[in-house]
Amino acid sequence: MNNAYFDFAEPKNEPVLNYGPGSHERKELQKAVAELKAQVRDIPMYIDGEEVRNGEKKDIHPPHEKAHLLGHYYQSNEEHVHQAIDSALAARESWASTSWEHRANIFLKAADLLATKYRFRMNAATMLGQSKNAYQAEIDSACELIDFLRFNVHFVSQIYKGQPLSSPGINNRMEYRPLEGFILAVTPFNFTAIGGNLPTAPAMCGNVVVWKPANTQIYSASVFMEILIEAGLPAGVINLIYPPGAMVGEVCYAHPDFAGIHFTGSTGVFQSMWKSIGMNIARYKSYPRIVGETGGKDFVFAHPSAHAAAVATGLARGAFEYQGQKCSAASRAYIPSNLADEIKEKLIAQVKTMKMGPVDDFTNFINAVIDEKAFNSITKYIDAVKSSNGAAKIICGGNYDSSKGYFIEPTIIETTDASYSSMCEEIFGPVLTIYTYEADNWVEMLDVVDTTSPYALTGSIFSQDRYAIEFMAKKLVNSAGNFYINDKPTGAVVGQQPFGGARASGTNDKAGSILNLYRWLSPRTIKETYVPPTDYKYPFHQE
Ligand SMILES: NC(=O)c1ccc[n+]([C@@H]2O[C@H](COP(=O)([O-])OP(=O)(O)OC[C@H]3O[C@@H](n4cnc5c(N)ncnc54)[C@H](O)[C@@H]3O)[C@@H](O)[C@H]2O)c1
Ligand SMILES: N[C@@H](CCC=O)C(=O)O
Repeated sequence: MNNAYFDFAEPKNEPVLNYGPGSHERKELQKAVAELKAQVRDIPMYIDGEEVRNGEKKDIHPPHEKAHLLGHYYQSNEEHVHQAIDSALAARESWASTSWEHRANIFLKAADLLATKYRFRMNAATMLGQSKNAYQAEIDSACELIDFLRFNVHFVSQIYKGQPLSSPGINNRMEYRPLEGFILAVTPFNFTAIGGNLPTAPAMCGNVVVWKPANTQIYSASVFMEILIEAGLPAGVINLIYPPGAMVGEVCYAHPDFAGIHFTGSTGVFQSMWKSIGMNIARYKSYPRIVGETGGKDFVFAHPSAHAAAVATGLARGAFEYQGQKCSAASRAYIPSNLADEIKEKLIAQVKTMKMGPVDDFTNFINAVIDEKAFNSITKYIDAVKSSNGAAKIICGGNYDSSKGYFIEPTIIETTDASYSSMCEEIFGPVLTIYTYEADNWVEMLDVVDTTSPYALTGSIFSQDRYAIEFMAKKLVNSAGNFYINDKPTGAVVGQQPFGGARASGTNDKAGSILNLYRWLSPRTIKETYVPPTDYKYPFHQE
């Protein structure tokens, strides 16, 4: 029973630790990496609060050190998916009727556990499992995940406060019910924070969830699940399973209680999900909520007035941090002829100093790409340039080696064709393509930027001319859901730059904002009349 309204104030973003040489945090993180490397973790599924260990065992190796065994997980079969759904539905009534302050405090406790006791273990798991350097792990699996949990609690309490007007004699109120059924959360490999946000955002609204992470993120996902359990998440509210992607979909979309999908991943997978859900639409009790953030082909457009050094650094960081495996990564750049030589020279000088190697050596800026499939797909683009007849050439990097881990040098392609394949298609790796345009034609080039790819996720413009900035911002209004002025197109912060794109990049429901939380609620409007009329006639009918 609620005898008070409990509000959760707007939090501050979690401060980013810097892991500088000799720092306390660096020592603690190195210790956590060594501890995890010394273990072979036996990772269970979590169904109905039980650790489930059966089914086919699959090994987990760090992408940068294939010979090392980190642990194994158990691949889920159809039976496990059914059990996860049943367990979620069994937990639904108790969870949906748990008071908001008690639900909220579980997620706030998880955020505090992450910020303190488990910060280094969580970051170490992300470094080892997904090949992130210490800084990239810190901004993802510590800060962004902590922010998602704390800000989302605040956003939900803001939503609950939203109540309709009431005229004299009546009381109107709005209840924000969870959806009637279960939510499927399908999460990508590249951000531990996204893995954690997609199941917890619906769960804190009172929903029950089946969570299927990418196989290459199971190692860190399981650490987050341990934290949720320690924080007191009741059995069955989030069920973590590891089935093949297509199979989890087939079982879930055929279920009458399927109430929604919270997805982040590639555009092709999301479109196939949407089609399957559409084909099954008559089966469901309610129209499922479909929320998906997907691929990108993110641009950097430098205006002739740009500051060359700022463009070069925006490209170096924007394209190559975490090996370019961010949906937001800069992957096509348009630079003006008046600045082209200076930008390229500065950019190449920076990229050539980027050290590449395993995550245990903190001086490495570049680590490995996630797996063999990604390695093969990315290197195909590099090979295509090497054998192209002049439309494109490699001006930096271009070497790769998968003998010990999946290493690809940060690679810059220069092309004279603005529609060359690597200017249009998502590569999702450390590959940037640059096109130099005639500086006087900058206005016409904006149409090329807008129409070159089907995506509209992130994009940056660089300029020191305020009139040009306003013109470009208007002209590119539909080209990116996250638009940056004089900055790289990556690194959105929860509560500050709500994240998501439109067109083929997703439903733009903005992770890390109140907009996303609305998707997991089904409002009920209640009108109560104090003195109901007792005669059907209107006043003007009275004699
Ligand atoms: N817009 C964003 O916010 C955002 C954020 C991160 C990643 N991404 C995108 O994600 C992609 C990279 O991540 P990824 O390689 O993990 O993506 P992916 O699409 O290969 O996989 C994402 C998830 O979907 C599952 N899956 C695969 N096939 C499936 C199917 N047929 N049915 C159901 N589930 C299926 C995977 O196992 C995984 O859990 C890139 O395209 C990137 O742009 C987008
Ligand atoms: N939100 C992240 C990208 C997430 C996708 O991979 C960023 O802004 O760089």
